[in-house]
Amino acid sequence: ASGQVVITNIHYYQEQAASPLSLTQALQRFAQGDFSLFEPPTLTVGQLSLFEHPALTFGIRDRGVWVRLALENQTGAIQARRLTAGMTWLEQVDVFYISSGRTQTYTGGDGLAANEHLLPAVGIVFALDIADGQSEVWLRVQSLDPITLPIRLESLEQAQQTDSKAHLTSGLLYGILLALAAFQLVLYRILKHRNALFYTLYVGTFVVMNFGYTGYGFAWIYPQNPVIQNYSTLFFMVLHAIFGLLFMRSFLKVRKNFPRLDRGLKLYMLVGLLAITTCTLAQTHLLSALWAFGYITLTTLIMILTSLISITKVKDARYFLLAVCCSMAGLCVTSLSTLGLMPYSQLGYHSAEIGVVCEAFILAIIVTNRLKVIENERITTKFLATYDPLTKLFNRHAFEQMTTKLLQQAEHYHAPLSMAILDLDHFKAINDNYGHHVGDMALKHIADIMKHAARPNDIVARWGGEEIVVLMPNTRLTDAHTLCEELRETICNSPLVTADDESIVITASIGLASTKDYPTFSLLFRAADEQLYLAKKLGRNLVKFVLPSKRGSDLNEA
Ligand SMILES: Nc1nc2c(ncn2[C@@H]2O[C@H](COP(=O)(O)OP(=O)(O)OP(=O)(O)O)[C@@H](O)[C@H]2O)c(=O)[nH]1
Repeated sequence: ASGQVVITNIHYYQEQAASPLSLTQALQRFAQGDFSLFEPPTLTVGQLSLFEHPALTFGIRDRGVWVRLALENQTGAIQARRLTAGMTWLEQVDVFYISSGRTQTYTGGDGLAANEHLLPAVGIVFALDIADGQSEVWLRVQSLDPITLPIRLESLEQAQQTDSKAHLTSGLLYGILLALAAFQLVLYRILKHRNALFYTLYVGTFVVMNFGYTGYGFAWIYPQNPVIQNYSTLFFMVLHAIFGLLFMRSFLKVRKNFPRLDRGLKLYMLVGLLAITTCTLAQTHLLSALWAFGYITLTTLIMILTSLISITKVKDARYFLLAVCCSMAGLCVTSLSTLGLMPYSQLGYHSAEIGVVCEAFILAIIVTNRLKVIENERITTKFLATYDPLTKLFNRHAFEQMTTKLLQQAEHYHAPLSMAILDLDHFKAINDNYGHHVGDMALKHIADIMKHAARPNDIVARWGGEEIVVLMPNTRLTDAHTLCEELRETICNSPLVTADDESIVITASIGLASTKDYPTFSLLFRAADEQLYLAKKLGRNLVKFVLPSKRGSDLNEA
C-alpha cells in the first residue's frame, strides 16, 4: 500500500509575534491565505533524486513556525505511517492530525525529558494512522537551534530501512573516526608528541558533538536531561574548534613562525571557551547557538589562512590546508543546508561528516609522517650520542662511561681487566697517497676486523682519529696479549682492496695494560698509551705491554 498515501502539498507560516499561535489561530491564518506554498527543489541524477525528501529550513530564530501537510489516502482503508518531522535537535515539535473534524495531538522534541518521539540519527518521528481520503497534519515547531524540517511519510517497512541506514551510517562514521583517534592516542602514549594528542582531542570532540546533534546522546545517555542535550552539542562545537586550533598551532609551529599571531590565537581560544562556558552556565540558548555557529565558522577560516601563510615555512602545511578545506567545504554545505541558505538534502546534511572523515584521514597520514620524521631524528641523535658515525664503533664518550662501570665491577669482584689502544701505522700516508676517502675506507675496514675479532663482552670504541680502544673484561694481561697479537696479525694479513683494485697493506701498533697495576681509568689508559708510544718508537706493527712484575720493561715484542 506504500505510495498510495501521499502528501499533496505543503504550506508554511512563520510566526511574527513572540507569543505562540494556537491551532485555531493557525487555521484562521491559513484560511486568510497567510501561509505560503512550499515548493521543494528538484534535481535528479539518473534514477536518483537528490531532494527525495522535501525539507523546510528556517534558520536560527526565536519564534515558532507552522507547517501544514495535506494528505491523501487513496487505499480505501486506514494506513499506519511514520511521519518524520524535523531533526533530533529541535526543542519542541507539536503535531496535530486532523481528519473528519477530529484532532489528535502529539508533542515531541529534545526540550522534553525522555521524549519517545526522538529517534537518534533519524529525527523527530510520530506514528500516525492515516484515515481514508483527505486529512491534514499541522506542525508547530519552536527551537533556538536551526529549524530544519525534513518531511518524510513512510510505511513501516520503509521506516525500518531508513532507521537501519541511519544507524549504519553513524556506526561507520564513529568507527572510522574513533579508530583514527585511538591510533593517534597510542602514538601519543609511545612518542609523547603533542600533535598526536591534539589530533585525538580534535577528532574525539567531533564525535561527541555529532553524538549530541544526531540525538544518540539524548536517546541513550542523558534522556532525563534536556539541558545537557541543548548545550552539549554547542559546547563541544566550540571545544572542537579550540582543539583544532591547538592542533594547528602545534603542527604548523605557529609559535615559532608567527609569534604575534600565536598570541592572538591564545586570546581567541580563551575568549571562545569563556564565552561558551558562560552562555552554557547562564543557559542562554540562542546566544550559545549563534556563538557556536559563528565561532566554528571563523575558526575554520583562521585555520585556512594560517595554513596558507605557513606553506612556505612548514613541510606538509599544504596537506594541512587540503584537510581543513575538506572539512570546511563539508561544514559549509551542512550549515547552509541546515540554516536554509541552500536546498536541504541528505547528502548536504551529511557533508560535514564526509568532510571530517576526509580531513581526519589526511591529518592522520601527515601526523604519522611527522612523528616518523621526529622519531628518526631522535634515533639518529641517540645513535650519534653513543656511536661513531664512520666506523659504527662506540664513541669516546660511551666508552668512558662503560669503562667506568666495568672498572668498578672488576674492582668489586677482584676480576682482571685489560685495555688495548690501537693506532694505525703511517695512516697519514694512506690519506696522502690515496685520498681522504680511501683513508675513511681503511678506518672502516679496520673497525670491521676488530668488531669481528672482539668477543661478546669486549668493548671496542673509536677514541679519535685513527686510534681505536678495546676494553677486555675478565681478561688477564697474558690472554689479552694473545688476543692483540692475533688481531695485529689479522690486520696486516687483510689488506684493503680499493675500488681501483689496489691492495693496501695496513698495519697497526698496539699498547696494552691491565687493571692489576693500574686500577683507575686514567692510569690504565696512560699506561696503555705509553706502551703504544713505545711500539711506534720500536718500529710499529707491534704489541707492547708491561709485565706486572717488571713494570717498565718490554719483554714481549711481536
Ligand atoms: N681519512 C681520515 N683520516 C683521518 C681521520 N681522522 C684522522 N685522520 C688522519 O689521520 C692522520 C694521523 O696522522 P698522524 O697522527 O701523523 O699519524 P700516522 O700518519 O698514522 O703516523 P703514526 O701514527 O706515527 O704511525 C692525520 O693525517 C689525520 O688527518 C678520519 O676520520 N678519516
